[in-house]
Amino acid sequence: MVHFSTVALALASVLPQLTQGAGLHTSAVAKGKLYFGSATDNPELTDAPYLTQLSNTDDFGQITPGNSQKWDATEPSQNTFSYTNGDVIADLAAKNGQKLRCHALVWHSQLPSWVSSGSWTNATLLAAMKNHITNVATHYKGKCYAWDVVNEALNEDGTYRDNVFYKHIGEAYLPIAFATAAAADPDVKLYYNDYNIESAGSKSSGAQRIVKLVQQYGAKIDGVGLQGHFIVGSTPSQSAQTTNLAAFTALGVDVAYTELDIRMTLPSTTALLTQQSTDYKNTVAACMANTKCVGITIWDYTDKYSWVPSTFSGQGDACPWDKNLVKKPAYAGILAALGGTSSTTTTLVTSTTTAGSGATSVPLYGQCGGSGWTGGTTCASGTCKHINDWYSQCM
Ligand SMILES: O[C@@H]1[C@@H](O)[C@H](O[C@@H]2CO[C@@H](O[C@@H]3CO[C@@H](O[C@@H]4CO[C@@H](O)[C@H](O)[C@H]4O)[C@H](O)[C@H]3O)[C@H](O)[C@H]2O)OC[C@H]1O
Repeated sequence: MVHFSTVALALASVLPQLTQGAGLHTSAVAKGKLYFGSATDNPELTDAPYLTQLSNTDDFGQITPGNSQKWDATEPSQNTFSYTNGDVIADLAAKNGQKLRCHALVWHSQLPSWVSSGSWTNATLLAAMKNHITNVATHYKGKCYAWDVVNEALNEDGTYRDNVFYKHIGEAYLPIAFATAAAADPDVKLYYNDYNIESAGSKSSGAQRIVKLVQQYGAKIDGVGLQGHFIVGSTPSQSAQTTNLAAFTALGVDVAYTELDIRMTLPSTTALLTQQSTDYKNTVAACMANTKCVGITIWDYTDKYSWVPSTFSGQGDACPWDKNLVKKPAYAGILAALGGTSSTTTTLVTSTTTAGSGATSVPLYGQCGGSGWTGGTTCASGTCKHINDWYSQCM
């Protein structure tokens, strides 16, 4: 039996310590970005551990509703508007003090059939589109940091996608959509958003043409959203992305990565997860290198709720957190590009008690925040009695 003496000394031990660094959003803001964020969706919000991490503003200073502001959700039948689910996410952002990226006013997909299969003339569809934009943007007026006004208007070769709006209105639907959104909410940032425009090529040039078209029309366009739905090992290089971002910002608009995820063919391997970390790092670094790249949003943060497996058969594991909400190497890759550190070797302050014939080192209670294991008593979700508690709760 060991008897401890009452003498306790705080000594620096030789035990290695993993020091808590700043999270993704905190690190991004420290380097001049507006936010690091995540998409989310209503069904996931009943998952308490998921919600806790989503609401952790050290990592996420911005959220995007993945589905609940789309046309089929907000105007399921003509001129009948429904904001219940969208409001839940807008309210969550407000409660957490997170920016809300609003998504998406005009898109060819997830349209109710009354729009996609309606019998339209130029005038009737124009009126319906303007009515939709005006109602939805007015409802969320003052709540959104940005709106994706038009999503995915382009084919891969940079020509216009032959969607219902283009068919009946022509390319004018784009500037008219932007002008209508600006009239409804003059302060919100207005974005054109698309995928496969993250490196130079026909589609990126097409998106630049859209920016100029809206500008020439005299309507407001503030930014271009590069979705960033990538594949591990096939992600454009950092320099290709940097050059491409510069081509957009030279037009006088902001840019943002709006839906970043990097999928792989399952099952995942250590090599794939390592490559994924590098790929995330390169994209985040490209944004960091451009002062008009305002922020980065991942298309949900955990593999548990990623849209990828249901859309791309046999693929998945695209997010920086795994299905158990444990950080993957991708997290460290992102953080490194943001200029943060996830861990460092340092010394751990311990209380040393003398015990009979010898002494033993016992870590003090610790708390999240600050620069690491700080010797308090509160962790993110409970008391840290051991460095392992602290590491799992605070890192
Ligand atoms: O619950 C999900 C939502 O999460 C989902 O949100 C949309 C996901 O991304 C955006 O649209 C997709 C972008 O990727 C396209 O596929 C690309 C094809 O080319 C490839 O090279 C590239 O890697 C792929 O990403 C999809 O065809 C688009 O649908 C859109 O902005 C989000 O709203 O929507 C469906 C819900 O079930």
